[in-house]
Amino acid sequence: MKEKGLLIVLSGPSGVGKGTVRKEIFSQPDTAFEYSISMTTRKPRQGEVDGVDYFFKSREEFETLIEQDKLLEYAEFVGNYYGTPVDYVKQTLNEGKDVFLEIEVQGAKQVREKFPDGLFIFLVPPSLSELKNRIVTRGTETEDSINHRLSAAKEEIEMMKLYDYVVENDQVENACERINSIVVAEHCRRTRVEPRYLKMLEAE
Ligand SMILES: Nc1ncnc2c1ncn2[C@@H]1O[C@H](COP(=O)(O)OP(=O)(O)OP(=O)(O)O)[C@@H](O)[C@H]1O
Ligand SMILES: Nc1nc2c(ncn2[C@@H]2O[C@H](COP(=O)(O)O)[C@@H](O)[C@H]2O)c(=O)[nH]1
Repeated sequence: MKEKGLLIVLSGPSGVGKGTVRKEIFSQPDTAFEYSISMTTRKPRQGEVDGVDYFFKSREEFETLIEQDKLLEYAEFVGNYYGTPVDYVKQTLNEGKDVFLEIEVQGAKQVREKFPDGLFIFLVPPSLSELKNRIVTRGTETEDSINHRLSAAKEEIEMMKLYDYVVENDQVENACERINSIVVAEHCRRTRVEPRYLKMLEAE
């Protein structure tokens, strides 16, 4: 029977750089993870494409997905719903492929309950002032949304102790390298001792 893939969850406060790091990881030709595209009721930002960045849904459509149990997890964040499609994740893991989720902390907590063996990575900023600087410089949020996201950030950062690894996003390339190394190490750690390895010893 095929080994199941690893569920990799990247979380952290808004503006820390989760999306930037994730896009950099997925732009590398040797990346072997599958990205799970989330559902959201947030309006698309300039340049965002339905089915690429998110599946954009109305609140009514999203609530139907909740009722039909189609989401592995979901959360309301700064006035919008965000959620992970369960069928895609389960099917892809069953095919033996690693699945990468980039989600906020409430959702990550729900995933931990359902997939305790997942790999949970928390991205931290070098400082709170740098976090604010990143959200403001991104230029996508209203003042109200910036304030909401920053006040949520302090509680979110408190939750880093629930994660398997904490990675600082000082520079995007460093953060990506750290995440890739963690995944490789976790794969090695989780590898079963297969009978063929023991046979190799017998033969010598
Ligand atoms: N290491 C870094 N150094 C400097 N700027 C960065 C770094 N990583 C990301 N940024 C910038 O910070 C801003 C926020 O990044 P990004 O949108 O990826 O954050 P996020 O965690 O995905 O945010 P959200 O949770 O709100 O979606 C962007 O303008 C991005 O270019
Ligand atoms: N719980 C979930 N959180 C998600 C999901 N997809 C994205 N997110 C997180 O929401 C916030 C806000 O995102 P933004 O695109 O509006 O800036 C951010 O922390 C994302 O990581 C999801 O499926 N579930």
